Amino acid sequence: MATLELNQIVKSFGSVDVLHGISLSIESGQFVSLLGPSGCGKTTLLRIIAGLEAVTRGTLRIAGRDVTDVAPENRDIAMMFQSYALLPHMSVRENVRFPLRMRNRGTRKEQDERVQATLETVQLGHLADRMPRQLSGGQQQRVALARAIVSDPKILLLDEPLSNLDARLREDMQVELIELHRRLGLTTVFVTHDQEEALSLSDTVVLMNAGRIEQVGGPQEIYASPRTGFTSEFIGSANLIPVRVEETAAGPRATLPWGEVIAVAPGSKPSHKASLVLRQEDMKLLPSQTIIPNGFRATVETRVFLGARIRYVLRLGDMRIKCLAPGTDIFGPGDAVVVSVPDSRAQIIEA
Ligand SMILES: Nc1ncnc2c1ncn2[C@@H]1O[C@H](COP(=O)(O)OP(=O)(O)OP(=O)(O)O)[C@@H](O)[C@H]1O
Repeated sequence: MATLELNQIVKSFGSVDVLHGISLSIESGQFVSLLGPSGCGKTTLLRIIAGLEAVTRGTLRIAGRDVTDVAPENRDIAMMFQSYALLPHMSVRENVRFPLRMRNRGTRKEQDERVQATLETVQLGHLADRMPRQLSGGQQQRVALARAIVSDPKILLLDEPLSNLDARLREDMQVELIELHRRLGLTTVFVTHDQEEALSLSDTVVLMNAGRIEQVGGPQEIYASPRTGFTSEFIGSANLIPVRVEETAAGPRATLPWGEVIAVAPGSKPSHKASLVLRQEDMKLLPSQTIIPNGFRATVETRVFLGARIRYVLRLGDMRIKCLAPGTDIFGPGDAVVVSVPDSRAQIIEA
């Protein structure tokens, strides 16, 4: 059953339209990411789901109930923000108890049991009597998470919850979030502008662009089958090359702007105005004399070491493309190379 249904949600701030008719259905138990560049409307959409922002038009249902005009506290949702704002004068236990007290949920004893069980869930059972200032950033984050889930909400809303953490802690928390979601099966909507985070955490990625949904799909699908140029550039930072596609006896072929012809993904439709999507990590650079089954020639313009990998900027005619290669493939500026591309990795989208 769909836990959350958004129907043609429009939001304007004064004369500025921020959301242009968002429709989306989220199944019970899913982990969904709202992903997109800064300013595309992710946080506004999350705040509308939470009831912190009114819609201009459209409707919103949670577990089948129309909640468009229902106050936040009566929506059966919990939200955790980027700044997780624990109450500094209350212990961990009292911070987590707070939502239960506000809603008068159960007796003191029942609240105690529920708080303790929730703290165990986020592996903080042993720190219940500490004050927030006595905790590390990651531990404070987990207290905030416990406070969000203690009242057993139907939907958990997370607004960039990991963006204040350093890289290492962030990775640890990502793993914890996945495990927590697996254990509790809580329907979760997660806002992020980080595509890797969205792809690694979610069952479904909702990619937004300027107040509209650009594409919805599983991480694999959205990565492997971008339907628009925006999706392919945003996810996996692909190169987009204008091409003409023709069907031949041997399968579809694309003519590149500098005249070379390569085999492209089976099923690609003939078109005079299409784009070839070449992901940086799908290309392989080889010495110029190598015979390859499919690909084209290029010249290395720039090389940037990134530790385990190297980013090359390649020149082809008057175009430049980027390529990510394992750190052992070493070419220098000015080197002629051949770029090998398996046809299955050469996706075509309508320009
Ligand atoms: N209260 C407001 N009044 C006027 N404009 C607003 C208001 N809140 C948001 N906006 C505008 O709405 C647009 C979407 O903002 P929103 O915060 O939803 O984007 P976002 O995708 O979450 O971006 P970020 O990743 O930077 O947080 C932005 O152009 C923003 O300036």
